[in-house]
Amino acid sequence: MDEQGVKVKNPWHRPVVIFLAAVIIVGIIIMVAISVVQNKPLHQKYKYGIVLDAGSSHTSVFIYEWPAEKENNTGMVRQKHTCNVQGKGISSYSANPQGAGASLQECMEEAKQKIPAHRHPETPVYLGATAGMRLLRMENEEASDKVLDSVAHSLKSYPFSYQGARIISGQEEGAFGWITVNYLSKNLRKPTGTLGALDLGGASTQITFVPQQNIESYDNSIDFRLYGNDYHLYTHSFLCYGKDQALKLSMGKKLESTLKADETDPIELRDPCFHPGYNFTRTVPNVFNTPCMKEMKLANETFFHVGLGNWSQCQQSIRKVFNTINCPYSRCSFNGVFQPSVYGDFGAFSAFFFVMDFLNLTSDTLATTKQKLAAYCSTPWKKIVENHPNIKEKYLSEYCFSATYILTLLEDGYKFTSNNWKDIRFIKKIGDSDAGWTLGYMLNLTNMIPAEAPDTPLMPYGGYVTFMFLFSLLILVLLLLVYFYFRRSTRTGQKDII
Ligand SMILES: Nc1ccn([C@@H]2O[C@H](COP(=O)(O)OP(=O)(O)OP(=O)(O)O)[C@@H](O)[C@H]2O)c(=O)n1
Ligand SMILES: [Ca+2]
Repeated sequence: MDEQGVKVKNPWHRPVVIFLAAVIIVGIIIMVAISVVQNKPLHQKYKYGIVLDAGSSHTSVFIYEWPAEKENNTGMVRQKHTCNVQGKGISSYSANPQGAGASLQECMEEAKQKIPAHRHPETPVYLGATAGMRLLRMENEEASDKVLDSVAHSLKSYPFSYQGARIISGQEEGAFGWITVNYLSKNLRKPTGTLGALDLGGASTQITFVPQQNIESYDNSIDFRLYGNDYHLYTHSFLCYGKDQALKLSMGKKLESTLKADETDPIELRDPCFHPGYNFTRTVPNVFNTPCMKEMKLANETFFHVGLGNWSQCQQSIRKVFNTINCPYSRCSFNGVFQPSVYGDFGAFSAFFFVMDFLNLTSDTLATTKQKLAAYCSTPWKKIVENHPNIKEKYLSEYCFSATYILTLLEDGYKFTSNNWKDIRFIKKIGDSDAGWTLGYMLNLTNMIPAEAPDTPLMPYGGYVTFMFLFSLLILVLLLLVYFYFRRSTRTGQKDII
């Protein structure tokens, strides 16, 4: 047979085939480009939520944001913005309740700017008040109701979805702080351990963790089911043991004993928790104006507050505010409150962080921390002021007391030891969100943490679309190849017959 006769024309040289191949290649390029652009996170729609933390010393406004389609995934909500309300906490407005609502205006206006206008009507706003308002309610319920009415009235005047202003319980404050730190650390969907939460405010302090031992008191136990896991938490909030109230308790006790020993006028309160050379005149009612102490009637209205700068004596005086004698359970922290042994790692935030960070004590051993603190407390007041000219003297004067209080609370109160001191991480933020109860509170109220783990698809939506398209193209190309192959062999066969 003639060689020329069997020679078959290559089907790839035909214009139709070239055209088809080009169309397929262009199609693939377009598809890949579309799926890349489609999946760009920039194009995600965000939702927002606002929580006001009305603490005893001040109010902060937190704005959170999260991608609309990923509400129930862990770690998706982040803090977009915070605003510190000028002035003191809302409980300080008991004599002028209108002022409480008015104080929020600046930060709420800022929230209007930060959140896109079309999202305003669906953005929930919550206000939670903590220990300062708990104390005011104990002292004067009518005044605390008026303050809450005032802030509620103010918040309702904004275009957001008002969801309530209330005093949260100490248990909620502890539990939501724990949820926040574990949500932000992405611990909740992993089998790894969780992070305990230590919160020190101005008027109360909270400890929350998953214990190894049985919880003997009903009041201290909280159960959560989150993402299909059960958590059995120990939590306790000590009202009056925030750092400002603890200072009052401690000074009140010292004043009482000074008066018993010496009734001279004027009174001199010689205080080992303040620096040598510190000497300020204070008023007696300013120490006793709290429901945390029995009021003491003193003939004198003022006293001299004189610093001694002695760390170990300071710790002795602080120990007196913890009652460790009576414990109706197998073990207690203090004041007859049940507490299992601390277990696992802890995040210590708010004033635990502010104070320890200011003194550069966030990463030392317990022994070194004590040494450094002893040296700091004995530094003359004049030198301290010289070294920190930009810090308000009221705050500056209290760091020796505050740090000594923190060490005493953690060691004598909660029973941390030099062995597990390293398990305490002094933190302000995790990622770009503050550690605190507000995020956990919002996640709970918006049902953003489901009890059961949501069924997750095999691959993300964008990946699925891309995969399906490329796979379809592959099949198409294969079909074309098979078609041409058969056409070619049929022709060859025909030629063979000829
Ligand atoms: N940069 C800062 C901020 C606050 N503080 C002090 O830390 C204490 C606690 O602050 P915070 O945690 O904000 O307490 P509140 O939330 O106001 O109080 P509570 O939680 O008890 O209601 C207060 O004495 C405050 O003056 C501080 O020393 N340095
Ligand atoms: Ca607080």
